Amino acid sequence: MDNDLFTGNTLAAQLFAEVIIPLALPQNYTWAIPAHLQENVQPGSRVEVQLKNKKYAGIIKTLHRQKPAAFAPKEVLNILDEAPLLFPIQLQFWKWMADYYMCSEGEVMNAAVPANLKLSSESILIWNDEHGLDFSDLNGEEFLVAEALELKKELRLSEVQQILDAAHVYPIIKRLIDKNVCYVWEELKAKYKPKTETYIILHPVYHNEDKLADLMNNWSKGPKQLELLLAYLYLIKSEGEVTQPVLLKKSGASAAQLKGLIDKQVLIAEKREIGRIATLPKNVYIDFELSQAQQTAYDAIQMAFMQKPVCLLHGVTASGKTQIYIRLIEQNLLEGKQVLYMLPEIALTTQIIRRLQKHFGGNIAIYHSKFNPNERVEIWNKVKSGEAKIVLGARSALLLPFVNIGLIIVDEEHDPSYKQQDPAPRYHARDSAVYLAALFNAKVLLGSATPSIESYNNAQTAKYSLVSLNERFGEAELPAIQLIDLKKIETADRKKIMLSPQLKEAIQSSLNQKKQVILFQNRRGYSPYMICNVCGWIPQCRNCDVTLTFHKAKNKLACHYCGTTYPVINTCAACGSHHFIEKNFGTEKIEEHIAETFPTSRVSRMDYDSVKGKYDHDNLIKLFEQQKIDILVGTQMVVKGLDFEHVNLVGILDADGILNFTDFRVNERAYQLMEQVSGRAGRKDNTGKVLIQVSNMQHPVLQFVQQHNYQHLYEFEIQNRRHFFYPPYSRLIHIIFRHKENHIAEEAAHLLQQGLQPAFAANITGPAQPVVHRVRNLFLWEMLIKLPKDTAIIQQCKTQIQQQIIILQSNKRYRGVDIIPDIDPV
Ligand SMILES: Nc1ncnc2c1ncn2[C@@H]1O[C@H](COP(=O)(O)OP(=O)(O)OP(=O)(O)O)[C@@H](O)[C@H]1O
Ligand SMILES: [Zn+2]
Repeated sequence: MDNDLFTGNTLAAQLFAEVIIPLALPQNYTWAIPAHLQENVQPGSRVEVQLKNKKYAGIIKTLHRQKPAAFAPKEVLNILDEAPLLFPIQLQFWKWMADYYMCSEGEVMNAAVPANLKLSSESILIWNDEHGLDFSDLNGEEFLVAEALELKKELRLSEVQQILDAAHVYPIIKRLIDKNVCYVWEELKAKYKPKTETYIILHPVYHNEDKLADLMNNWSKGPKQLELLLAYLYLIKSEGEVTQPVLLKKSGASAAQLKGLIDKQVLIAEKREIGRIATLPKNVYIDFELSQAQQTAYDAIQMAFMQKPVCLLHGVTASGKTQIYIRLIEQNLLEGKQVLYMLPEIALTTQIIRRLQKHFGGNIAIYHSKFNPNERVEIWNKVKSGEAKIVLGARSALLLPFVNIGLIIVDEEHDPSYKQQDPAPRYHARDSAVYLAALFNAKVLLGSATPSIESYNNAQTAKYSLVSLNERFGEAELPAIQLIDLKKIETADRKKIMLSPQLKEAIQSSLNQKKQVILFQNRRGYSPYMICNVCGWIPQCRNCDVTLTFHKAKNKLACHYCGTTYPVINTCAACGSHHFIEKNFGTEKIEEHIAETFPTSRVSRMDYDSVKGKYDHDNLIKLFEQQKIDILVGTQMVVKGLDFEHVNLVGILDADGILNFTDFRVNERAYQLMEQVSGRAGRKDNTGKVLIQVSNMQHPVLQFVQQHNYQHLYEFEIQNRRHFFYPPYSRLIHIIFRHKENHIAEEAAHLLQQGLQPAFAANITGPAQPVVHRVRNLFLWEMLIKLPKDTAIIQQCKTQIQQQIIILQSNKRYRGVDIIPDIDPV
């Protein structure tokens, strides 16, 4: 027999793939590619593989011909993509991110790839109502699944497997998703409800003018319906599209009359999602000139980019940094390059979107977590094909499959929201942007009025270039800042002062001038806690070691850590007294008090509780822009880069609350918050004013804010950092241990600490319990490692941590402990 030759052939042709699966696995695994699938296979393509009885769509990282020595790899079941889903650069980026932030490439994949492109046995397919019942483009097997989906509305992948009883289920599912029959359910997005609107369209038959004339000449229905049809034809001609409410309003017809025309198949009603990325023309339209100072800064940035890839633009609030970005984007477009414009929180950036769309129209794609799975795949593909030239997004946009980035803009680079907290990868998008740009040989522009100490230090030590823009655009100057000493104000009870006479007067004066006011308080809710006036008992969360916040509108006590709510307590659990006092105040209470104090003014609130829906935030911003709100009370949300023309007064109600944190970044953060919120005042003229209510008048940060002097803040702060060996002088690794039993978490923490001895004994603080040491019924322990900025030492420490975690998890007692390393915590 020719057995030898045969075996020889297969051996020579054997091909293996290292595959990334969206799980937190300690390593990637290898599968064999069977001969019949080898033709079209490439790194970056998805393959269907089986691991421990479950199936996944994984991504091929590498292809090779070295047969693993220790085991015989299983075969890949199917290849899902003819063209790769992403490029080698992205795979390189994933690898770096996994190594640097101590997680698996699978976890990076999970963060990067839209749900629709990730399939596993657990995936749930959701019937897409928009598809409708026309199945003519489906083949037999696709039809079977589509039919079942339409009937049951959702199917688990394992159920699809049963329906088809075939070995190639994943390719079929992929095609069904491509054809918009279904999408993949995502737990976090479960609440997402697209806002839909009913559009009216003419039945295609009547696109033929003769047919339409025929219909009207031989009208057999009521005259009202003819009027309705004529109104429709007029509207569609003048407006381009017609929604049902607009049609009914403009024609004066009834819903029943419209239904009559729909039943008779003259018109068709079609539900469409609104707020989808509008298809704007792809042009570039610049209708402004840079000021002298802006032009100088722009030229300096260009020069800087010739020397170094990263440049920090330190421009005071309202200096017009955005206009400079727009010119840089324009230049990159002309060179045919893609631009990534990052913002700390996309929900907060409708203004920027509008400003950019005005100049770049349909060249812009927007990407963030509030889009539904279909939209996210759409953008993924447009970025990959290069059709999307400018991507505006929050941190996850960094993980899109760019082809040729020329520039990454990190706006408000100091913002801590750039760091992902949970789940892994716990990456800092600003720092990761610098790495990604290097892979593309691209430039990075970091912009801020209040740079992070780290970035400013990088500029001072010539790692980055620095360009400063010290004046506001146009006539405006930075607002005058006045401190109000709360200690000098008498109060009847022990309560904290919410509104000083000075601030009250200033608000009244702004209202009289028809100007607007922003009041900032860093706490949401009504009052942060209620305290028994007799014994001092404070109600606490059952699941967390946290005091509860009173929310008056909902009449509930709420835990801000786990979200649990409780009925309001009227009796003290410790002494039985009924006498509670509210300590402190949150935005809700301020809003109420302000509305009472200024009864004729229009007061609104912007915080996490008031802008839960997808469009709430946009609406609030528009109302404020249009001066339909006089006074806006808000948390951090009002701080971020918003541009309002008519605000001339900003009040910071409780500066002590900002200055009294126990964190090594407290001075930096306090300066950033106060300077940024102050920056919302007087952006278009010289009337801006800021009042800061505070007891601790001597705090040095207040003087820096008052002088708008970032330089002094930096010099003051950098000394502290050097003295206490904090970043930028060191690198931090923070490790959290989490378990339902306190002593198990504690033991695990101590064991890991001992494991890192003796090499790192001097670098470790802790283990200790954090201030809030129980959240959602899990006990927390933590440990902080401060390392010198030496790549080899840092790498050695990470490797040891990794080894210790593996050792701990091989011990049954500690297997259940979550051990979470966080690199460069913020
Ligand atoms: N060259 C220009 N021509 C016309 N308008 C400009 C120009 N530069 C800035 N502006 C206007 O000045 C205002 C402030 O600019 P912008 O919002 O870009 O400031 P910024 O530096 O980003 O401020 P912040 O750091 O507070 O976000 C905006 O309304 C902007 O449209
Ligand atoms: Zn809780």
